Amino acid sequence: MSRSPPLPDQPTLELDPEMTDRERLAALREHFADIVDVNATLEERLDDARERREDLREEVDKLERENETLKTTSLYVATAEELTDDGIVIKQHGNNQEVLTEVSPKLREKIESGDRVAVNDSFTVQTVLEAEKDARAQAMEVDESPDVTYDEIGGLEDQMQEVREAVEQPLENPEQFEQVGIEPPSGVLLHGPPGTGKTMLAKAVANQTDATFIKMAGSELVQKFIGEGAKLVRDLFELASQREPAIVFIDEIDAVASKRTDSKTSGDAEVQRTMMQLLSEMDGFEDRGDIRIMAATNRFDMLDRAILRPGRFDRLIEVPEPDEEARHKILDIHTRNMGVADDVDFDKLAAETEGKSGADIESLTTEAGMFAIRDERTEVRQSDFEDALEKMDENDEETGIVTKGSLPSYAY
Ligand SMILES: Nc1ncnc2c1ncn2[C@@H]1O[C@H](COP(=O)(O)OP(=O)(O)OP(=O)(O)O)[C@@H](O)[C@H]1O
Repeated sequence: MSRSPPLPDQPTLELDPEMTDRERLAALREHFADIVDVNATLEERLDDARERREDLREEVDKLERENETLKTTSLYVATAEELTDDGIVIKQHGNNQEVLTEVSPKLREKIESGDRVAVNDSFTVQTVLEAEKDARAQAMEVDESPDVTYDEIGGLEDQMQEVREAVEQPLENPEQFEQVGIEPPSGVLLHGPPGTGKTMLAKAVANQTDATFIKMAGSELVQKFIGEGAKLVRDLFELASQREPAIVFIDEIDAVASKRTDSKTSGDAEVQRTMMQLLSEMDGFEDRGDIRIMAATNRFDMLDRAILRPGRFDRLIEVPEPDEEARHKILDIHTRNMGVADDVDFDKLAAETEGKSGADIESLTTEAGMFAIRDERTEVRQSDFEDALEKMDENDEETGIVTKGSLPSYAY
């Protein structure tokens, strides 16, 4: 907005007692003329201000109308691909059509290529979608420094050892592999029943190596971000290369990499595209530097063997349900910060929790704590654990969820 010139000073009248009448009259006339001048200038300014107010009012009306239209019409989502002197090239989601379109100069300043934008019927860019609304942000969990450490994982000593060799060593001592002349494993696949600590293992290795942990859930790629799976996989690896060292963790990888079915529905084609993208990212992975790839599944039997070829997920680590000794350790870990009464018999509890996963045992300890709170106690007793166990088993029966360990091993 242009700044208006300063207002003229108020004219002053200085009369000297020595002045003759004629001189006074002349001075008064001059003063009067000054006042008339100032008045004229002020009136002119007032007219300008009125005019400006009118313009602004019109602008406000226009913006309000635009705002209303924006609120009432549907907008389409597109990605800004390229900013050119002639406008912005956008690619519509859904049909992938590319359009050169216009955008107001104000909005243009805020757009970077790759941003998601909302366009109207005539493709004019209306708004830039905030990062939070971006599928990328929603689909990936990015944790700069996950707080899980190896000593919080009960049992799984062999698995931890394998993960450390396959993921931690290549990140911490890459020269060791060079000297021996071998390539570290490309990808590590953790497979086993739900809630047994697969995600924990991946987080712990990220913590140990000070790597960024970037997680994406396969099921979400195909259920929540329909049509965007392949792009999100590309984004996942791009983000990892910006955040090196990084651990990419693809949970429920079976959702995007299960054996081909005969059905030709578009959903399957989409899943296939997502998987092909994942394979091509992994194949071109060698030059990617400090990024390690991990994945997890509890449907190992369903996996398309293509993802297990050398250079892809070529290190398989089974994460089984905990045995009695491991359950004991998991109980110890999850009661570390609890007030536990002397009568609590962890050996007995470890035996009684046969078939329960680490996640089940964590819920059990929380539930036992709830029983103590209900009883207005700060110490958890053996009876609280027994009650919690009983409640868990009743719930399992009601919901029909069979305790994981009793499922056939191939399906986990
Ligand atoms: N071995 C374990 N030691 C200690 N806690 C465990 C263990 N396994 C599971 N837990 C507890 O269960 C929670 C869930 O575990 P996690 O997410 O690592 O399982 P997961 O194998 O990745 O499961 P899913 O296959 O369902 O994704 C953890 O946050 C932890 O509290």
